[in-house]
Amino acid sequence: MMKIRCVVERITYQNPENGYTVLKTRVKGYEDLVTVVGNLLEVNVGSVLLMEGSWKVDAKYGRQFNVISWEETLPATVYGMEKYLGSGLIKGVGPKFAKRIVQRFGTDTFAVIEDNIGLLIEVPGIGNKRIEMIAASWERQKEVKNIMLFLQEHGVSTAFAAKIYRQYGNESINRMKENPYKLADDIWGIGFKTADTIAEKLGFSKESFVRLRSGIMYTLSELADEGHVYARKEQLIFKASELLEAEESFVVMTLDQMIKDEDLIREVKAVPAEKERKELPEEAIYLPPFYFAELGTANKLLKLMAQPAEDRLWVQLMKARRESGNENLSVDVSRIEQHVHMEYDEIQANAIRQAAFSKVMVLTGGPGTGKTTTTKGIIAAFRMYGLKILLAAPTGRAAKRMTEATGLEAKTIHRLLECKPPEGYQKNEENPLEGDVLIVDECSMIDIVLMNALLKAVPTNMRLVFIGDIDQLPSVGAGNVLRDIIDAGSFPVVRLKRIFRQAKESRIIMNAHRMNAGKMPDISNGKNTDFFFLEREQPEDAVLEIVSLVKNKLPGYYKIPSSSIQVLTPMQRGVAGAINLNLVLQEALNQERDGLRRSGFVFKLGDKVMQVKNNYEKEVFNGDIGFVESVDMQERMLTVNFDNRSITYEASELDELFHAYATTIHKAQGSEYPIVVMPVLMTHFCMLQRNLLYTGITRAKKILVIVGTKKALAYGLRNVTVTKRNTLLRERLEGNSNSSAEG
Ligand SMILES: Nc1ncnc2c1ncn2[C@@H]1O[C@H](COP(=O)(O)OP(=O)(O)OP(=O)(O)O)[C@@H](O)[C@H]1O
Repeated sequence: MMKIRCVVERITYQNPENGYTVLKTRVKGYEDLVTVVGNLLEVNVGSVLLMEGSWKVDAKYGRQFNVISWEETLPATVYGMEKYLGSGLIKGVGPKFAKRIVQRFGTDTFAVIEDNIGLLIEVPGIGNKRIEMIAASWERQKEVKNIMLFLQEHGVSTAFAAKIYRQYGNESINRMKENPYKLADDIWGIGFKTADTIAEKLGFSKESFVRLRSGIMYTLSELADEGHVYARKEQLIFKASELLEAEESFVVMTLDQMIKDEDLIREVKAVPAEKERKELPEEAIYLPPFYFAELGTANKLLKLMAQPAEDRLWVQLMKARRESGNENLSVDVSRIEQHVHMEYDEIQANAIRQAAFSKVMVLTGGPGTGKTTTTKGIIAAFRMYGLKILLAAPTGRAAKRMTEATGLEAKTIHRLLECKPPEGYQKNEENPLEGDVLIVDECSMIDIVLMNALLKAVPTNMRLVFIGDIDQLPSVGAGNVLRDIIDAGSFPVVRLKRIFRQAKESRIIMNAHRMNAGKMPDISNGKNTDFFFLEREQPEDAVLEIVSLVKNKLPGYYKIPSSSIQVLTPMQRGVAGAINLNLVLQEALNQERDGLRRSGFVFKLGDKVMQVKNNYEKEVFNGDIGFVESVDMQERMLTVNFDNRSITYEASELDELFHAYATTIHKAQGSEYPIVVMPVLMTHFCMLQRNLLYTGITRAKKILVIVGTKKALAYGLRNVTVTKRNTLLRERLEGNSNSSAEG
């Protein structure tokens, strides 16, 4: 083992899945650039590294330094200083000014910036404004470097240093020392395990309360990420003990204390009388936000049902019913049919009549069953009576589609509720929405927290129409809200089933219904079809085929750019997973050589990217897709164009972006694309499920190409073991949830 110090000149290769990195570096005493290989995900061009490792001769690439461990240090040589200053880390200094500064001050450069920054005025072209910029950025970098050192000392990846600094500022290190577990609560991307590594090094005991508490919190939020609104007590104790490697009795004691402290809420689920003797009551443990979201949703929906609307349509219908003695009297659908030039079938007409006298109702059905057509009729009925209608959907794309289909403006739920960080939603109980009816599309995507926020803003006299397809994947966030509302049986539900002639001509729609019923799709490839199946058994062959489809075949045949073709895959990892497909497709489709790096990914001009986290400050949300429209290597920033809005990202924020040449089917929920290419292979087996495949193929509007094997398709279609999500919403809506809540 030996130690060498180097300056990073170029990052030649990085594998984001395992961190393997190849660098070209300059090392004192070596004339040529030295190749360095190892796990070096978080380094930047210009970084000065002190590395420990050994030399090795690779048959193909020659002499290389194999890194075992490394740390980043401030450069000590003039050359290193120039590289560091010019790397873009220090705002206001690019390579040109870096050179001039170093030429003027030599090895004293850093000392000057540190103690006597005013002297920089002696450098040609540098004015007071630039000096201020450099000073602020230097301070920040210094602190970020300190945080990096602290993290390195504690054996933790330095990738989050900038984020920690943004959250805690100059207090960062003190905060981490005080209670490292706070990091997991406060900083997106840092989990219990990272915090635990730091805590262990700092000497926190395995049985300390903060550790046990954090582990329990983490277990609950993991369960929430899997879709559960609460944890069953035994499930929580078991999982948390496993994670914490602690005895169950410690976990139980901590849990009890947390419930006493109102850190968590416990509710005892009632056991129906006939089972009373056989079953112990189930204890549900909630993180408070989920508890209040579930309770709030249930109470508000029941309250809305109990309160009549006050609009003209309601008043006139009630009057007509009283006078005629006909309890079923509703709007005249034939008048609406004339208005919208459409003949509704019996179920659709019923849906319109039902909507006219419902306070809360659900309209559900598969693709092509007429949800949109019927919604237009419902809207026409409401408009005939002068009702003010609000339209909303959970994602930007779904809202856009709703606007196009109805001719009325539909907003995303976030915009409807006027989400303004950091205060949150401006529309709420005190400042409710104004209007007579709220119609919400793609409701299967709404989780319990969003539903509660939405309902808070709904005044009690407002009508609600929920539209959605319950066979799609459930919401990414916790809950099974639409299904629970339907299953509760407390609200009118209209289920559309018939597929109309136009829709019948689409093999995508017909196959979606077959697959939803568990049958194999019709995959005989022929002319004039929109559903193609290309048999490829090996993942490597499937990937080659996908690249050729996206790059040449489909654009050539359908005369559309590659950028409007979307690859959807069942999972992130593996050869035919999103990570690898993105690397391969980026290489095939984007000729740019350089870009900004983050965790092994390179973001280049022209790249198709997806925001993967709601960011209220930037007003970009999970699932939004855009294109990189500029990259500033000096300032280490880039801008992404999302539907004609330019959003800027600093390098440290790039973990909010994924490449989106390929995305997972989960991430594509609520979006539709003209052409979808979808690998379905046995290597995806752990993700293959009927509702996943169904959701994937229904994202395609014009053309769908599946690349894979019949065996994998059949396997997925048989798999209906949708893991049950823990929620008590249905019970609460049925009105028989026991409510002995504590906490
Ligand atoms: N009553 C009807 N008579 C004739 N055609 C109909 C009728 N209802 C719907 N259709 C036709 O069926 C097709 C599918 O309808 P629509 O787009 O409303 O379904 P959808 O459930 O909204 O579908 P998706 O979920 O795929 O968007 C459309 O071409 C529509 O014109």
